[in-house]
Amino acid sequence: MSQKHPIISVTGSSGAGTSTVKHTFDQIFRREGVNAVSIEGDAFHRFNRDQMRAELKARVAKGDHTFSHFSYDANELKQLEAAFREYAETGNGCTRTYVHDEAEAEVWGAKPGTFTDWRRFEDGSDVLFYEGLHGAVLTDDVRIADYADLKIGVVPVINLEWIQKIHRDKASRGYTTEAVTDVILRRMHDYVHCICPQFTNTDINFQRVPTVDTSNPFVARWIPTPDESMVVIRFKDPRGIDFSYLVSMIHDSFMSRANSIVIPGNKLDLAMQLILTPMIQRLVERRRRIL
Ligand SMILES: Nc1ncnc2c1ncn2[C@@H]1O[C@H](COP(=O)(O)OP(=O)(O)OP(=O)(O)O)[C@@H](O)[C@H]1O
Ligand SMILES: O=C(CO)[C@H](O)[C@H](O)COP(=O)(O)O
Repeated sequence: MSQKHPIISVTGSSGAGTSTVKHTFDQIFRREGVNAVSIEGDAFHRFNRDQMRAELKARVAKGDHTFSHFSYDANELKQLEAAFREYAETGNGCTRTYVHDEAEAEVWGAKPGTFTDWRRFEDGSDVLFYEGLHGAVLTDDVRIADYADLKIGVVPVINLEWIQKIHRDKASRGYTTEAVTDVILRRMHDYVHCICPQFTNTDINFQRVPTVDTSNPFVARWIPTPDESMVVIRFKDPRGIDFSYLVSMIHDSFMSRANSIVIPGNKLDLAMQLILTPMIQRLVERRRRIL
């Protein structure tokens, strides 16, 4: 936690929609005049694509069938923790980019499946924004969640998450349904052990729930649209949340528990703006007062 250099962390599994949620944050940052520096969880993978394949082969040969990008030890989590800590203390730190495909390769000048060099953040930012798989990890060794001032979980129900991943990986990363299905299966152990526990450490979770049949996600022809879904928004600490304001502003929303509201899927952007803008304003105002 840092009053001077706050950190916002958006955590979700692969395909959950964290990159999509980043667009909403970018809109809020632009509108509120907040200078945010962004980092991606993929930058902290331990291995590039070829090394990861070799590591997987070696682990399988030794009888370990659970190793995946979700595993703590497939990522430089100490380095991610250090980046959060350095930012909290100094307002700067280091990141790099994992290049997924040809389009990103053009932008970054590195081959798909490799990393760029490490680089320093730009000076003078108001907040650090993280988006990725491990932004709310808390273990005996790694205390990433402790450094983040606002932690958001993006976590569609699992069939929907798989549909989103399969469609995105096929459409923009060139994988087949079978290849993505293998990845989903291999990652399941650490989905349970490394990803799910983080959603008890987050301040707010956004859980998209489809209202159409997704019972066989592997043959779904398209991703359920915002109109074909609801979103459950759960606050870890509901004190200070003005639920009656939210329910009156978001048409057709309702409270399902004392700390949760349910909104139509097509109101997600509005709900995020209403909920997150004052929280971001508070972080930035506190920082500016101190400076
Ligand atoms: N609220 C939503 N409504 C409809 N489609 C969505 C929504 N959120 C995400 N998607 C779709 O799901 C797919 C995956 O989303 P996105 O790329 O944001 O995931 P991600 O969590 O960033 O994945 P990764 O970490 O693997 O990059 C995309 O095709 C995106 O358009
Ligand atoms: O989205 C991911 C994790 O969030 C990717 O699976 C990961 O970045 C590695 O991708 P690839 O195996 O395609 O190089």
